[in-house]
Amino acid sequence: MAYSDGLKMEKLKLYSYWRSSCGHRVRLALTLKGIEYEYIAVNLLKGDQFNPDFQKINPMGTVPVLVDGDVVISDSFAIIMYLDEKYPEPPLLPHDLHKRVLNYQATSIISSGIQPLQNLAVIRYIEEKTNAEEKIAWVNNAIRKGYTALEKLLVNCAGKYATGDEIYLADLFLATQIHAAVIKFQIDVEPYPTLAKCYESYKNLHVFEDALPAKQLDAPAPSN
Ligand SMILES: N[C@@H](CCC(=O)N[C@@H](CS)C(=O)NCC(=O)O)C(=O)O
Repeated sequence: MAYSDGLKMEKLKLYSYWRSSCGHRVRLALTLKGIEYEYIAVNLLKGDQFNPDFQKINPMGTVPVLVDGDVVISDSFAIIMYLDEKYPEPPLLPHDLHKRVLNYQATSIISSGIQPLQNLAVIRYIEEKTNAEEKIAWVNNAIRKGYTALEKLLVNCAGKYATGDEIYLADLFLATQIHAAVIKFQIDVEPYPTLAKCYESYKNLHVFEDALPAKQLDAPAPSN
């Protein structure tokens, strides 16, 4: 199917890649809200993000992209906010202003302060200009710095989840960030007790289980 077909059709479509943590955030939001959608795989390793048809819907050449009729949204935060307004239950932002701001801040640390620094294009560039060790050191530094900030931000407000005992926006970003760091970069969350406690809670949730990268249609079959 051509990427641009999504613009003409009414069904909710998610362009994503199984391993994308940004796509994973959106899948979690869709799953939590019980929204059905069509998953369209964009293979980032094979360079599908540079396909001119895909770039018509997202000139940034990144996933995820959500297409809802004529509405095309190409950023996970914008997509999740759109879904939260269109499908308000369960809400992804708490009523309490302080908690809401903590959600914005945690989300921003991950989406601006961690993920862009460990994104495929960036780490490929670093490896190309230096070497594999430098790339790993760079990723480690970005993630550990972000986790240190998140631990300090959340230590006094976390319950089972990031800002209490309900799942909110920050959890979608935190769960997927931690999962990606463990799987892709073998960076453990154990040194950050609040984050580690939240991660344990996420792992017990069915919604988390269903949205896991390894369970997506484009994920490779598990090797024995
Ligand atoms: N701010 C964007 C970032 C999107 C992004 O960086 N996506 C990554 C995957 S998690 C990507 O598509 N990378 C492709 C590349 O680096 O070529 C969002 O939150 O959706």
